Amino acid sequence: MTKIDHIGIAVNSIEEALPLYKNLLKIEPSGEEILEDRGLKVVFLEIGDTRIELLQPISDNSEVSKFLEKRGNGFHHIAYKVEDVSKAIEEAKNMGFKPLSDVPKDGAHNTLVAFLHPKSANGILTELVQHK
Ligand SMILES: CC[C@H](C(=O)O)C(=O)SCCNC(=O)CCNC(=O)[C@H](O)C(C)(C)COP(=O)(O)OP(=O)(O)OC[C@H]1O[C@@H](n2cnc3c(N)ncnc32)[C@H](O)[C@@H]1OP(=O)(O)O
Ligand SMILES: [Co+2]
Repeated sequence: MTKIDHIGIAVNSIEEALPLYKNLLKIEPSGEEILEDRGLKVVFLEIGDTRIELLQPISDNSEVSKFLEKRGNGFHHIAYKVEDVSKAIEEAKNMGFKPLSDVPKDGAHNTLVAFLHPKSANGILTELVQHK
């Protein structure tokens, strides 16, 4: 792991969430992307050498819908940058973490990603990100 790539925050509405970041942190959103297969719209906010990722459902069975129903808007996951995500999955498995899949999948902005179950990572959903 080389750095914190981004921090994921689940929100019911990106439009309603954005003023906080624009007004308080004075950061502008960049790179809106629709991830159809995950049922999500994502927007990134660059801060220093890392990013905040806002995640909004665009379908009822999106990857963050259950989370939002249970907990409402809030911190969703931390993402670490890795050089080789397939290797990182194997290493994480050997260390006792529980990857949600043995195979990386496409993430936002030309990345390959994998997730470690929060129950195996101190209650934090953990994403491993390789930039292609
Ligand atoms: C990849 C695109 C983009 C990018 O960066 O490029 C993204 O980041 S997309 C981000 C959204 N995608 C995902 O989160 C995919 C991986 N997540 C999952 O597969 C599920 O959400 C999973 C397995 C983490 C949770 O399973 P499920 O949805 O079925 O939820 P449960 O309510 O049954 O949860 C079981 C248990 O885990 C706790 N939980 C769930 N989500 C989180 C979370 N984000 N952080 C911490 N803990 C979480 C939940 O409360 C349950 O605990 P319990 O004690 O039993 O109540
Ligand atoms: Co993410």
